[in-house]
Amino acid sequence: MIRVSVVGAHGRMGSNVVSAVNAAQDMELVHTIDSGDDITAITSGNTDVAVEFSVPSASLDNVLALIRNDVNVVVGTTGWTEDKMNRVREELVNHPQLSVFIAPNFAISTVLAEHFAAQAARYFESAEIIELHHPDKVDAPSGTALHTAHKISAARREAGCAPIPDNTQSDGGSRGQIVDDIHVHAVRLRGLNAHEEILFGNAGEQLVIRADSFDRSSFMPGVLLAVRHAGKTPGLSVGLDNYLDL
Ligand SMILES: NC(=O)C1=CN([C@@H]2O[C@H](COP(=O)(O)OP(=O)(O)OC[C@H]3O[C@@H](n4cnc5c(N)ncnc54)[C@H](O)[C@@H]3O)[C@@H](O)[C@H]2O)C=CC1
Ligand SMILES: O=C(O)C1=N[C@H](C(=O)O)C[C@H](O)C1
Repeated sequence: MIRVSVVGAHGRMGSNVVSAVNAAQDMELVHTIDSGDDITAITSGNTDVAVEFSVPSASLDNVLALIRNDVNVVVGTTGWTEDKMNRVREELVNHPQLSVFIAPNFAISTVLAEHFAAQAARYFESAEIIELHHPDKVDAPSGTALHTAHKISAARREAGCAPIPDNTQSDGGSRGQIVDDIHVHAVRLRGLNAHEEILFGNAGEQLVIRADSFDRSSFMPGVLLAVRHAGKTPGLSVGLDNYLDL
């Protein structure tokens, strides 16, 4: 049995993870921790893997505390910068057997959309991203959109693509945030859950790649897959595509 603890367990994602772990035949739920609880209760003595879905401002400290207690971590929380990931790498130097896995998105539809977008990126002059979420989300743009923008840009750089054409002369904010040269637009609308559209354009043609997570259950197979992989590849890794044979 894989012994699993959940951090952020009372949240929208955390509570779904608690149910998914309880329903998994090969997993045992140990601790459920939320804001104000003592995360150091999660130790290698009681937990093999901690799943962390909290808030961007708390996630790094939670992950560092879990590493110090020799616990593998699967992270779904957003807000990860290169600086924060470097702090994790530094901490892992003293725990070389541990894995920390961060996924900007655990839904297969979105992971595939991003993969296809990276493949398509070099064939188009223009690329923009629209992400659409529920209005209770605290961060914009979404972690997924940031990750997708970097992937598209990396693919375009590698292929030697020309800069994306844009003759905008005045912009009151309506052109979105520029992330690694890609314009990213964020919509917040009651009724939505988590959605992403990646738009590519050439003269006379358009490709739209769209992924829709209508329900948080869509993230659970990816979370459980990551839990089952925890500890097998020591160090920090990012992205569920690591575990899919794409
Ligand atoms: N990677 C993925 O596939 C997905 C990632 N997310 C991300 O997961 C994160 C959580 O999303 P939701 O569950 O919708 O948010 P939420 O607001 O419903 O839940 C967050 C939970 O974390 C708790 N929390 C706050 N500070 C904490 C701390 N210091 N230690 C432990 N728990 C703490 C809160 O009390 C709350 O229960 C967000 O960053 C979101 O963007 C959301 C959906 C899918
Ligand atoms: O807050 C959410 O809901 C989601 N957050 C993640 C993100 O910011 O990319 C993943 C998914 O889009 C849902």
